[in-house]
Amino acid sequence: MSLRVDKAISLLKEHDLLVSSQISDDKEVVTNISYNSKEDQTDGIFFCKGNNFKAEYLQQALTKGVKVYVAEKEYDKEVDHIIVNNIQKALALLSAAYFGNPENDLFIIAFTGTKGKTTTSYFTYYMLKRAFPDQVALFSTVDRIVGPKPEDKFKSDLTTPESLDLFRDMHRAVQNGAKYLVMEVSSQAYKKDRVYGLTFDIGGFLNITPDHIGENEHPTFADYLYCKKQLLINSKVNIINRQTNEFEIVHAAAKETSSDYQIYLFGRKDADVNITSKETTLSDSIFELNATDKKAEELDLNGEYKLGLVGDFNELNAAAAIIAARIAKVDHKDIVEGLRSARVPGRMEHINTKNHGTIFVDYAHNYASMKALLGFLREEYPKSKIKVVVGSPGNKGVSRREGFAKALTESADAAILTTDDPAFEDPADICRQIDEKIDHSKVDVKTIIDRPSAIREMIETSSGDDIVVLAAKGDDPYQKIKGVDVPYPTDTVIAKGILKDIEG
Ligand SMILES: CC(=O)N[C@H]1[C@@H](OP(=O)(O)OP(=O)(O)OC[C@H]2O[C@@H](n3ccc(=O)[nH]c3=O)[C@H](O)[C@@H]2O)O[C@H](CO)[C@@H](O)[C@@H]1O[C@H](C)C(=O)N[C@@H](C)C(=O)N[C@H](CCC(=O)O)C(=O)O
Ligand SMILES: Nc1ncnc2c1ncn2[C@@H]1O[C@H](COP(=O)(O)OP(=O)(O)OP(=O)(O)O)[C@@H](O)[C@H]1O
Repeated sequence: MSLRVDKAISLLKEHDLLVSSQISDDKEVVTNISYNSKEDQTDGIFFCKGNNFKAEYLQQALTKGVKVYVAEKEYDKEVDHIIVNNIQKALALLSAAYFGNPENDLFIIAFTGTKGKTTTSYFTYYMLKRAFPDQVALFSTVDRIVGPKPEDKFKSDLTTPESLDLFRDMHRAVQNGAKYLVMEVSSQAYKKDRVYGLTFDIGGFLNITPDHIGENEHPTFADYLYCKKQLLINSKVNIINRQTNEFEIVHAAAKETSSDYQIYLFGRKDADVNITSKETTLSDSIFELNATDKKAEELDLNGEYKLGLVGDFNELNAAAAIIAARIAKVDHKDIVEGLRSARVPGRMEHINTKNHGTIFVDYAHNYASMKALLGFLREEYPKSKIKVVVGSPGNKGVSRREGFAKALTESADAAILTTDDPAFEDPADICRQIDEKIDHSKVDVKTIIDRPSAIREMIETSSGDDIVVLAAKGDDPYQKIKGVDVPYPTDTVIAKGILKDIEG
């Protein structure tokens, strides 16, 4: 991979990003790209970016072979450099060019939403993978999959990667034969210009509720909504939940760049594609889709579908994925089979037991998702006792504590409060803060700080029709404690180990 420096400069100029440049050789070519001084920089272009960037990082990078640096201010006069007015946009633009604009070789389907991005992306991935084996990449919060071999699958650090990493991984996917990419786009991706310059073939908007508002994320809900709706402005075809909050604003954003014919609304009613629940068991849901107008009828998706995951919200996620897959020309039978076999790590995974009820492991980790999850279980299984093991993280999302208390009071029979990524706080304090807000006349509450012991206690004391929910951690393999990622076997592994002990 390479990039001519004069080409980089003219690209920046075209996008009104260039402030000035000082380059000793016009024909200079860079064969390396980086924003991290710890990496090799031989003959490279280095980006001085980030809230915590320090001049010494550039000096370290220079000792490792940087030829040109890009920054918003001059750090070193002696070295070739390009000064820009927006380093994040410059990073995205030049990374795309450096990696040969891999986005042009991919049909890209992107989803945003406060909840359901990962789930919907996995559903879509499973369907596309059946139709186009070895040609589908997935960039999700959980895994990034850039090819068919085991070494092409790795854990993600961010929901949407930094632009350089995004284009590098797109390039890897294309090299490995990918023609389709399914990805999650977070509001932060737009806030930080990680997807600057990208036009998506399909953009899906699932929902929006207040979340991710705080010092390091969005200053206000308005800013959160503004960033989220950018996905639709930057997508050719749009898929929108008719019942999302802020529907009018979201719909108007889609209309800015797409005709009505390129906008598909899905929902429980008043949509182009209406969803009707048919039947739910403890392990799957059956629902029906019905096109209500000519545009939707052309997708030819009417009929019944079976999903191997419960939760009425998952029917919505599935509907969005089905519409996307049909637009991408996936056959009906691949959609049906893909959906039936789809599994999403840590999202509504269920474990059947012989004598200790049914266990769900789910990533619900704020009021809206916990309410959706427990509300659904309460309605579907009115005779069951709903028993929840949950904790809330330290040093972030403090409002979740009150949110969990509210959701538990509204929809749970029993709860054990425990540890979940306490960071620099005392997990006992966090549990106390959740506990204080629970209405104890409605919920039996206990606190057991050690998470595996909390899970054991809940499983051992459950039986018959009880439903045990291990919430908020999903398949997270760490507990973040005092700045260290302490390995944690995952809730699913712990629950299965306990069952082996007590049920054989
Ligand atoms: C606030 C924010 O968006 N921060 C992101 C941003 O950080 P930044 O650009 O400010 O960089 P920084 O961490 O301050 O570091 C400064 C720079 O110095 C460089 N450096 C640092 C040390 C060194 O020795 N040498 C060196 O060169 C670093 O490589 C970096 O370029 O860019 C970094 C990647 O380059 C991200 O890791 C980081 O995400 C933070 C940690 C994060 O977790 N953000 C969350 C809020 C987020 O983005 N979440 C959304 C999901 C939200 C949802 O669920 O909807 C996501 O998309 O994941
Ligand atoms: N459409 C939805 N509406 C409400 N809750 C949902 C929806 N889809 C999933 N959930 C709940 O939210 C949890 C997280 O789902 P998922 O990981 O798919 O969302 P996400 O948008 O990727 O979340 P995050 O941004 O927190 O990573 C699930 O475990 C489930 O409890």
